[in-house]
Amino acid sequence: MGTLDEERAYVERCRAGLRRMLEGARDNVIVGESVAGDRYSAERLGRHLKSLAKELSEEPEGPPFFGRLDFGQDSAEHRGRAYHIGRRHIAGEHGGPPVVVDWRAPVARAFYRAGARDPQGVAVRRRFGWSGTTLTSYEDERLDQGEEGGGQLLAAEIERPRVGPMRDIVATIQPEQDDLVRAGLDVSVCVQGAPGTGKTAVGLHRAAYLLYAHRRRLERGGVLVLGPNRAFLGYISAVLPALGEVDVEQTTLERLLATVPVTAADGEEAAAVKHDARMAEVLRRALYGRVREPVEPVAVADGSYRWRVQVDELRRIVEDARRASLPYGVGRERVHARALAAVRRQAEARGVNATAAWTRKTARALAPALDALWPPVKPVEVLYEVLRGPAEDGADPARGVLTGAERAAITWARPPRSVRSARWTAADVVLLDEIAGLVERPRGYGHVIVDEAQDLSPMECRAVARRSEHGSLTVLGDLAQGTTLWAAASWPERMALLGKPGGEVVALTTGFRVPGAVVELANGLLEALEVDVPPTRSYRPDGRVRVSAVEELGKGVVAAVREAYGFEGSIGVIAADPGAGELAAALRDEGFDLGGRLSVVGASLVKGLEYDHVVVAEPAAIAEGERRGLNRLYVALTRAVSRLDVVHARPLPPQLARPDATG
Ligand SMILES: Nc1ncnc2c1ncn2[C@@H]1O[C@H](COP(=O)(O)OP(=O)(O)OP(=O)(O)O)[C@@H](O)[C@H]1O
Repeated sequence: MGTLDEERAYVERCRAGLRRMLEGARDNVIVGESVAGDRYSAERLGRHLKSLAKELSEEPEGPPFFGRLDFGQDSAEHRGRAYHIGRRHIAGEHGGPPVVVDWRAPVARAFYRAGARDPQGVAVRRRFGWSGTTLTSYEDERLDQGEEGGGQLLAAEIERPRVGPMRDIVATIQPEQDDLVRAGLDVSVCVQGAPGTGKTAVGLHRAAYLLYAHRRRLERGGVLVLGPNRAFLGYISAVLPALGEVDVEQTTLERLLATVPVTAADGEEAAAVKHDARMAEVLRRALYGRVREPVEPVAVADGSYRWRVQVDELRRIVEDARRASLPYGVGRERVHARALAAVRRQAEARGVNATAAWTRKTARALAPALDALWPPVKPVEVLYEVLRGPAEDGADPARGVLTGAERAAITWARPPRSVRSARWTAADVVLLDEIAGLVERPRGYGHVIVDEAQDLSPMECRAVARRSEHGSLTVLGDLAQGTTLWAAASWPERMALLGKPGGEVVALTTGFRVPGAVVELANGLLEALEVDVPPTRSYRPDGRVRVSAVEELGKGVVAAVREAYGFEGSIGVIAADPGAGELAAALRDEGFDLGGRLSVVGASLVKGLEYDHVVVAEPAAIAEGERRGLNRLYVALTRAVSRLDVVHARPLPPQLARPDATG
């Protein structure tokens, strides 16, 4: 058990260890490039070493460890040993034991899971307090003596004022969160969590954990993190690099699927139909509707010979390829291959030497006739035909799948003249991905993490499912925060659409962001949202809510912001999208600097974000702004870490108005 001075000396040993590792990695990059046997492995080795060097040099000068475990005499495996636990492994001197153990290593698990009732061999758990890069304090829990308690350091971490982007939570992951973080790679799980229960944090730490525990298996497939928008990605993007993981793809579904620019918008009705799962059947029919039934033989001239594939055989070939449920493109290749094989059999029977050159020439000669039967396609061509409406002869892939009104809703009022002049909407991009996925399987990932998943449409779920078909999924969301027209009403249904029917649904119920007083206000609204979610308990008894009726909204907001500056941390003014600009101007006129501590954001962009002090401006306007405006308002209210000001010039939405909450 070290004293504070001894622990500080240990910090120096860690820093020296890190420096050694960095130098070693740099040397190895140079050596690695010259020692690998062939170019391919040289490249791979070089890439690996470079990313190690990059990772190490990006290592912030931050605390090298945050905790320590001292095992007692009754631990079978670690008897009498002590381990410092940090964000990354730090090698020991001269090949000795590591000076810091990675938080993801099996031995570190006890740091998160041991308790007085089940000490797991741990005698003492120590948590360290840091001020910048200086070690300032520690707190011990003597688990062997039945001592256990969150302590000051844990509370301080959870209540600290927020500035800048999201930070990792490795030092304070809670047991129910740890369960999810360390679930096996083959486990697909859905996390239903109220605002601020740490869903996003859990998802990101799970990504880091999986990359550590299953690096080999994930090396090829990789890990994909999908977030709702760019602002959110900007907010979370530093977490994984801080944990030493620089190779995770973090993007939005929109960007992942983008194959054409979005230059048009759908009305609500059209969007609702296009995002409905039945569109998958419409598109499948449209695509396979291109395949023709053979009605005549295919013949090729070959010198003095003329080879034929007879109609019956062609029918069989096409039918088999259809039935094999292969991607359309592979089916097409199979038709070509089997027709060619049939010709080759005839030719060889006549003594023709089927050389490579002969094969190429014959395949070319067969292609036009076979392409007429099973045509090559581009997804845009298929969608173009669907959106143009039923064909002249009345054929329509939507018949029997969509109602007449639904069919009409997605049909272009004025069809573009050609595929090239078509203008596509956001929903069309998802449909194009569906078609592309029917033609050819897209790249799959070893693990996909989807945040704010309650907002995904059925068709979007299918796009995610295609990318995690052979991998696993972590689905994060909150049914109460669904704001899209097609937001999820139940998780099992969404898990099925995501390709993981039967995936476990786990609830997180302790809130680490939103203080009790704010939870109480938001819960009033929750009842009106009529969603089936378990109640939450806030970890934070602190916090303040104030509801102010004002004459003039702008002035009220300026006053609230002025007061908020008296406290530490970030300030977010949240208003209905159309009103945000005006409020920003009003604040600027008063000399406030937007972009530093203060942000003014439209309600549609705050999902997943948080501010110490939140000013919700005119809740009625947010609630009226869209079909699921009350859900949007619920999201806005639950962004507050410490203080919430609700400022209104108009009456509050009745679901929010409480007799004791007007002031
Ligand atoms: N174990 C923890 N220790 C410290 N802080 C935590 C812990 N779990 C979560 N937090 C903090 O609580 C806040 C909310 O976490 P996060 O954004 O992951 O929640 P969420 O469930 O995704 O919320 P929302 O549904 O509102 O998007 C963050 O500041 C996060 O760092």
